[in-house]
Amino acid sequence: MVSAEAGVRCYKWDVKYEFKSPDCYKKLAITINRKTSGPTILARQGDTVIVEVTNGLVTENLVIHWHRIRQPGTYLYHAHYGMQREAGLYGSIRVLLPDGVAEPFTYDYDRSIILNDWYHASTYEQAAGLSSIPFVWVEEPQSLLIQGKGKFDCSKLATPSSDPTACNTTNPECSPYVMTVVPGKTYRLRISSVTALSALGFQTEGHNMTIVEADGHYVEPIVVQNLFIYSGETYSVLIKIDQEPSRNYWITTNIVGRDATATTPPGLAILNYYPNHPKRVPPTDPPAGPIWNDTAPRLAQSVAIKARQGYVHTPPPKSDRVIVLLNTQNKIDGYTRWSVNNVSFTLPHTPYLTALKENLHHVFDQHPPPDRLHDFATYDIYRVVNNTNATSSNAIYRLKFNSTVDIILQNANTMTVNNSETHPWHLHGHDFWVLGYGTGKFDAENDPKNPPLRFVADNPGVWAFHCHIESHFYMGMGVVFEEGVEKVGKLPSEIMGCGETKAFKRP
Ligand SMILES: O=C1O[C@H]([C@@H](O)CO)C(O)=C1O
Repeated sequence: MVSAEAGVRCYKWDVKYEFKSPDCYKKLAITINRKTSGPTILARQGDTVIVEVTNGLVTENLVIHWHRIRQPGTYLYHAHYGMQREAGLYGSIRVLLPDGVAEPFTYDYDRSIILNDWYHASTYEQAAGLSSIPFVWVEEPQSLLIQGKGKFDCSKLATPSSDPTACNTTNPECSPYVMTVVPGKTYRLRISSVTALSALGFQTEGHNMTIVEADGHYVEPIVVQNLFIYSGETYSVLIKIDQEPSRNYWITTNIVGRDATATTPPGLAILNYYPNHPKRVPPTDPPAGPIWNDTAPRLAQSVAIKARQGYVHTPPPKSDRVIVLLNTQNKIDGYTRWSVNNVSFTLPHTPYLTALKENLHHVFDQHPPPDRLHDFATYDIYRVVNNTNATSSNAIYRLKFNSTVDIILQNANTMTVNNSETHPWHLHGHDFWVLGYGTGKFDAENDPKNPPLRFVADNPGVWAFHCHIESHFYMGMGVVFEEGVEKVGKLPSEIMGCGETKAFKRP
């Protein structure tokens, strides 16, 4: 529901828990206006978007994060409180260009598809397992959702229910998503992923896809048969509806990076060639998708994506500070945690922004985490190292306002022998340049001029940088940056509700 008034778009959202069966299995999900995924926010560059949210979750707070929103393009919004995103609170944001400004490519129709993985256990059970001794891992998801729809095979239920609505494969709520297309036309598909855990491959059977946008930036067009997409990413691809028109085709998604072959069937949707019946099942088997442990094509896609000529924002030639972040899995007091530079992130009770503005120095750890581990140069990333000196902390990195910061992200072996994992890192509040990728150990001594990530600390505030895997952030895989907090205007009294900020709430 977008109001007619130019420049201001108003949405009213009622958020609550409801029983939903997006993959045929009934469970509590968080809905916006009775739906998961929620409504698409549609706006033009420069518009003001007002979302009036009514929190009907009864016993829970609610935080909505406007994921990477900076300029025209394709973005996401999702819950960012505990593990709420996983319960279904997410949707697309589509920012259109101002009138009279053209995109560097053309298409006839514009569609959004959100990909997700779906668990039958509640986020509470999962969070409790992750923070228990013994540790209970969330394991692989029960299904994959394309635009909020998946299909779980009810005969696989460990404990069958006598309730016929508990898992019902004929429930229309879990009939596959159908995208109807007109032969001869070109479609822009805005594909985003909000998965809790999974890295995905995405395919439109028999149709090449031309990647033209990544995370709100135009990229040099590249043609792929499969799009790799990690949690928190958005892409636009163009597809031409140019195949044999008397049938429908599969749209598929499958898990890569983790072995889910025995646990999670591919997500399926239907590319419906008009005027074939939308429910007509394609006559072919769905494409198998990439092999889960073949990492070379994943790295190749990342390396192939380049800013589009004419839209390149040149990075500052050098940085003021280099932060080398080593990501490890450890035990802290018997709990399984993830740590960055031996610090496992925890949130303080008092929000950082108010704590910093009101000079409440005692509400979080004032000793910043290290810019680099003193033994980084000799750290063996291929070994299971127990990191017995890792600690939990809510300390943050303070950045000089307007300074240029380089980040090296170094992955390492987990606590399992010969195992490392895929981590989609997400930076709040900034665009950044990816200046390098690589496998193996970063040689900080000999290659300091070639950092993987560069950004300018020019957005006053407090910003998280974290793994977008819901359980990994919960287990401590993140850091927080502060810059220019003194430039943030007076905070509204309405946001003073948590921890020690209550004292600042004006009547
Ligand atoms: O955080 C994680 O924990 C498990 C495993 O490492 C320990 O059970 C896993 O696969 C993760 O990604």
